[in-house]
Amino acid sequence: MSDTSDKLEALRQRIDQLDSDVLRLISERASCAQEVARAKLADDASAVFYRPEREAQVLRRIMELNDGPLDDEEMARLFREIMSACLALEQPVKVAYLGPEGTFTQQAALKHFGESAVSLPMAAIDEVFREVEAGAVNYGVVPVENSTEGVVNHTLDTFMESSINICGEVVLRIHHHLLVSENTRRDKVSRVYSHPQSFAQCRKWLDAHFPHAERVPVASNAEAAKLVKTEWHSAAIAGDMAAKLYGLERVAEKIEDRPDNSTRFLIIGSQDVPMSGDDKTSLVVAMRNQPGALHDLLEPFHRHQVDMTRLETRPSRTGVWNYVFFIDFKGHYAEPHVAAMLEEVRLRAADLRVLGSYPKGVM
Ligand SMILES: O=C(O)C(=O)C[C@]1(C(=O)O)C=C[C@@H](O)C=C1
Repeated sequence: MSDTSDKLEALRQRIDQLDSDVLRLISERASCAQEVARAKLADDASAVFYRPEREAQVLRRIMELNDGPLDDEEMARLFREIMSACLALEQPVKVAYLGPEGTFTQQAALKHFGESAVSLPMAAIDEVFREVEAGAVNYGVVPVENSTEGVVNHTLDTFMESSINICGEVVLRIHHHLLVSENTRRDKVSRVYSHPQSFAQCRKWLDAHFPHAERVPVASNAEAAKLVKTEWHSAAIAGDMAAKLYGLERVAEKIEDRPDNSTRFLIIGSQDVPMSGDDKTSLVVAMRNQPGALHDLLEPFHRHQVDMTRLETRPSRTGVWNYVFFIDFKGHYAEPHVAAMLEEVRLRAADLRVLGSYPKGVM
């Protein structure tokens, strides 16, 4: 045998040994999770098994401990799947997302809950809320803002009519590809299908490369991918999941105009999430229609040194010219300085609802 094959043989033996160790340790961890489940049940027959704050702490700790050669995100992704499988042993988690299959929202659901979660596509954002409210699923995943295109108004508006909480957030880097079926050649593309937001995110690239192609907006990127599967001379703008699901070819990859294009999704549920150590809170506040109302709302944030990360205004659905504010800030409602600030804002507001405190997105 050559030196190289001797070396390969030795390395593979070492890998086999390490795999046995990893296998034993993962099984030990899974048994521990089963014990955790028994302890939770002994304490409370209707115990909640999924613990977003604990999951965030586990993943943050792994990323801190990691010294490579795998990068932090990759390592967190592996542990995400281990935890997902452990949670499924305790109780399989059911998640509704804005479908159809192959959307970025499904990708976000998988990134957050891992592959062991059961995910169910819904046709509209309000349907995701309804399924969670009815208890048909444990959690829901809906898009809330894109770094290029801004807020998803429909999601914010639905919170006004719902008592659902926010239990988490997940941020996804959005990469769009130009996809065709195997029968279509790049120089023959005369029509492009996509979701209006995706067209907006790839406008400059399309103007430069396909200025004469007709742009046809459809309900989702996955819908666009499905259409071109059976249509010649047409292309879809969609992401990895849709490309894989419909077996499409990539004419061009990562065609989004901004390389940092990302979308934030919310995890909704009925759970109240304890502090994780790095949390955010979302609020909806209605102010009285009078001069200085916005100043009155913002002043306690400044005085208590609470860092606001987002402020959105939406027309209230209850009266003409009345507005409500959606506010995100750093911190958990149970932290004393946050609680004090919230109490002051509550006294000044016509109405205030804490939509939830939840761990800042980890991966
Ligand atoms: O710590 C817990 O409460 C567990 O149930 C264990 C565990 C894990 O595998 O680490 C599993 C599921 C929870 O969502 C959080 C963590």
